[in-house]
Amino acid sequence: MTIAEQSILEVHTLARTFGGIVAVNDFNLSVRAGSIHGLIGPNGAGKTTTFNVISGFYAPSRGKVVYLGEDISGRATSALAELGLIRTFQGTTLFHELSVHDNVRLGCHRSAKAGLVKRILGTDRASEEAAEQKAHGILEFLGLENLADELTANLSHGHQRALGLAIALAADPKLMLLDEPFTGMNPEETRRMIELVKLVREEQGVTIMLIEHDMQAVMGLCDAITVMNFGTLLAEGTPEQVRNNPAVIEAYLGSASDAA
Ligand SMILES: Nc1ncnc2c1ncn2[C@@H]1O[C@H](COP(=O)(O)OP(=O)(O)OP(=O)(O)O)[C@@H](O)[C@H]1O
Repeated sequence: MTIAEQSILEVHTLARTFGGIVAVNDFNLSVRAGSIHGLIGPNGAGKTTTFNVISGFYAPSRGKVVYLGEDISGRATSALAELGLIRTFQGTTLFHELSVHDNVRLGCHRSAKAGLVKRILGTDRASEEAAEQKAHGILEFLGLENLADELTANLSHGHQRALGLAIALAADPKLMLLDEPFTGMNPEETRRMIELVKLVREEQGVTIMLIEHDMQAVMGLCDAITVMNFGTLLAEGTPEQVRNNPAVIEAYLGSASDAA
């Protein structure tokens, strides 16, 4: 079996409860290495909770998460980031008062293995220069180099989300979890972001998993889709299979009209 046919991530009989609320229950998932994998479902289906458990923000109540063949259930977000499991957020966490380049450079620093004291004091010149170059390379790779000196606060929404992707790349991801990457984007911004996500997978070999409500984007971008409903697995397959699955159609029609 080649790497590309193996799963990079597996979720086994996962459950997560909050008091009496069962957000995720008996949920199974497998993500193939090198794929772009969508996680969809009506509002409240349990998608965000699943992302939070996979990325270490919540411990599972039951079940386990296996990443690169290792049980990582309950490990801290920072430990998972060091293993290349990186999550982005709907509301991007950018330093608006800094330039685009400085945001990416800081991301490169955070991921560097230099000692904490050196990083705080900035005395490690070699790592400083390496971070500079790496940030420059990432911006160039994503076609954002012309924005390098721009103040982040001045960026359009689409460019801010692209910068979020650049910062995630600075952490040397193997698996990137994108939380609604197209939210609030106009069609042109969505089209460009789709191209960037494809580029990251194709050129950097990063596996990508995303939660997204924009069905057109999900169907056009993903190789595989998992559908959740009421905290559990409803359907999975190719976009074509999922689109034509009667249970999926029923779940969406049965939920509010604004559901994904
Ligand atoms: N921290 C929490 N405390 C209590 N209940 C929670 C918490 N997080 C999620 N839930 C509940 O768990 C269920 C699943 O929520 P979740 O956010 O995972 O769904 P979702 O599929 O991401 O929804 P959406 O598409 O609306 O973002 C919901 O009923 C939600 O209210």
